[in-house]
Amino acid sequence: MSKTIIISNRLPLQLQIDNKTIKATPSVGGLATGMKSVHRDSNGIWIGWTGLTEEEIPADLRDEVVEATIQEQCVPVSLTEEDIDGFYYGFSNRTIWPLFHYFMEYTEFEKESWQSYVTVNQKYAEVVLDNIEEGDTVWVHDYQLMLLPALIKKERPDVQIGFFLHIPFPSYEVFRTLPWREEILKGLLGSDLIGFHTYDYQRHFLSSVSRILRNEVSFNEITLKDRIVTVNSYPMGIDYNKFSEAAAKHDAAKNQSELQRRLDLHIDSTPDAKMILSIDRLDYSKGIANRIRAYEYFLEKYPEFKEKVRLVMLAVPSRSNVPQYQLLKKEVDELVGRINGKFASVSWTPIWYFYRSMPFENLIDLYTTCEVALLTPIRDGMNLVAKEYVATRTDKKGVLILSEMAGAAQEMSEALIINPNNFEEIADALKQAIEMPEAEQIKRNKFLQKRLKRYNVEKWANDFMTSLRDTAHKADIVKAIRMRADQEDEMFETYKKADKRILFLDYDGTLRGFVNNPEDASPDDDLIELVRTIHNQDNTEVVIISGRDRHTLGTWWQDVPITLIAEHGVWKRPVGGEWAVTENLKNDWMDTVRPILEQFVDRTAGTFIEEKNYSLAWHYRNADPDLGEKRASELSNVLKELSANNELGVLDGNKVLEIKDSTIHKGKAVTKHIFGKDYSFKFAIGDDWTDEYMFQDLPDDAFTIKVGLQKTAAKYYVDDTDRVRDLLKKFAAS
Ligand SMILES: O=P(O)(O)OC[C@H]1O[C@H](O[C@H]2O[C@H](CO)[C@@H](O)[C@H](O)[C@H]2O)[C@H](O)[C@@H](O)[C@@H]1O
Ligand SMILES: O=c1ccn([C@@H]2O[C@H](COP(=O)(O)OP(=O)(O)O)[C@@H](O)[C@H]2O)c(=O)[nH]1
Repeated sequence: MSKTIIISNRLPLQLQIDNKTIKATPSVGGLATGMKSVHRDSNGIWIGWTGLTEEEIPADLRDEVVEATIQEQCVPVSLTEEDIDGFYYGFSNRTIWPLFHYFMEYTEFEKESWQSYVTVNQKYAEVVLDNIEEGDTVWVHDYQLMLLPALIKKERPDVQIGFFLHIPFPSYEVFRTLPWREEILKGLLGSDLIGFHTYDYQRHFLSSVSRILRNEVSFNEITLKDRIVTVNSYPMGIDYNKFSEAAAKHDAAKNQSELQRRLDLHIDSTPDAKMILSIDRLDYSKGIANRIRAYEYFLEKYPEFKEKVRLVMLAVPSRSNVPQYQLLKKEVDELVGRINGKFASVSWTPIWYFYRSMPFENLIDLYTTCEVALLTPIRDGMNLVAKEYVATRTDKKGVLILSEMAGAAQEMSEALIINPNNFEEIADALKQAIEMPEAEQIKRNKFLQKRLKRYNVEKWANDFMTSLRDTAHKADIVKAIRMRADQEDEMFETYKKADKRILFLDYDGTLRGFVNNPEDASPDDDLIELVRTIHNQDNTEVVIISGRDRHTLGTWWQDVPITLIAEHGVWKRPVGGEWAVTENLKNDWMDTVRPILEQFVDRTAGTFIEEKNYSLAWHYRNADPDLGEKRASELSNVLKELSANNELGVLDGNKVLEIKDSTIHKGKAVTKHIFGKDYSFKFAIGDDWTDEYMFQDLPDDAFTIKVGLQKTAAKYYVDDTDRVRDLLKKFAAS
């Protein structure tokens, strides 16, 4: 039976060895807590690190460690101390984490830690490959394993691979500073589906792919040589029922809670003080220090709340080998000390601070006891604590104050949304929260709970997995026309037997790859020889059919007496003959259109106009990709409006917009060319939209081939210009 393989840096359980005994505790952090229920309900395995390095496991306990993980449907990846230093504390948490959370000043670019990241990703790949069986689906998680999808795809192209990033994907301007940006993007593109929490992270990623790798990006699809990668956003949910049911039980036995006991100790002091909750891993991205400062500012701005409120702060130890986390710990300790010293009275301590992780029951205790939750991350992929807090408010009372920088803010607009750098706003939100009428609290939480309940973690995982399966169908649709070896053999058999044969060959993107300056794309000697050889075969006609102007084509092919068709069919040079116009065309419209194109050239760096006898083309291959696409669609609209009353048409080619007589296109040119002649073998090959006309207009028995993986009317496709060369060689040898 096929299974889902979940892979993340950490397993959901972390092992410790105490006195030769193995102990397991649940992992902290949103990824582990969220995916745990998905793993529990699926027939799958989870591959990851146990939390113990190879050096920490005595030889006689090795089997037991493996056994302890297997019992939980997990498979361990064995990592050394050096791996953890370079990969986890190094590249993952001193490079990617700060960079992706926009903390550029904390970001280190160290070659050694990058190398460790590569090595450890390879170690994960080995374990995954050992465990994959036919039909399995792979789901890779998070920033520690961004090279893994490509490593798996290389060995197992048959397997569907999904990747989900739990942290933000930064804007291109930030991402581009990474020396290994290409490797990271190529690693991720080994996936069939890439998921993000929000649309903004998704669009940042797509923009980096198109600018750095210059892959074709259309809406949310990236076209590779032989595959399509789909990118989408799936905001992660929580196991809603688990939290709401635990809260309901907890309410029933409230006096059991640790917090309540602690309150009881202070009972004669300020038992009615409103509790403001703050829970996070001790991480600089969570804005903990700022939160404390903002709380101080609140007490100064609204002194009437002294002794009426209390900040209950749980900071969970995290990544404590990284210097920035150690500094943050010191800063938070000092801030808490200073503020408690500054404001405390005999009967009141303004901040209760816990530096540890808490078991689930105690978390529920905190969630249910605190009237307000104050979560102010500077950047946060999602922030599940915000969702968990709302889910535990069984009576729908309580107010969530949430930073707009958390992914969760995009779905939780009924919370009080604040800018974490604006103390004024935070202080006012605290006042508003404390004074909020119950009816309003209930109204806001009702909406929030309804949404969280519906889009829970199960739905999130199902949506992702359904999309992943759909990507398989998508690939099938395109693969259906990929030219297989047997189809190729059949085509060459037909070719050999045919007594009258014609081949229509597009030039740019088909016979030659694209170059930045179109004038540099002249045919190489091999290509000229191949075309000449085919042309010299008996009963064989080769036609190069291009959008290019006749002078360029004529010069390049002056020594090969084949038929040339230029400007999509305006001009034709028959075998051994001279260029002639195929129809009577007008070009007086050019004086009106040229100034418009010139304006677009002025506004869009890297673009230029190509002038032909009967058409004008605006090239934008060298422009910034996003800007180029935007301007192209703008120009296309302007030109279409202008051409509506004329017989002009706008051709949307590969990074080029061409305006010309709409009655002229390659379809019409090939139809005219073969009219009345009885070819028993017809072949056409081309790469862009303008070639679709010939694929559509040639008779059904023609062999039509598209270069590159795109939607097409052609029967088959081949990957690239190298494959076109292979075909030409076979024609030449037939
Ligand atoms: O494994 P650690 O280094 O101890 O860190 C714990 C986890 O932190 C990060 O969580 C993120 O995922 C959450 C769920 O999607 C999201 O709500 C949060 O905003 C993220 O920061 C990290 O991405 C995980 O890989 C870590 O395991
Ligand atoms: O002592 C604790 C404190 C928090 N959490 C859990 O850690 C997760 C934190 O996830 P979040 O998305 O808020 O942030 P992350 O730590 O993943 O960046 C939540 O599910 C919490 O319930 C936990 O297991 N033990």
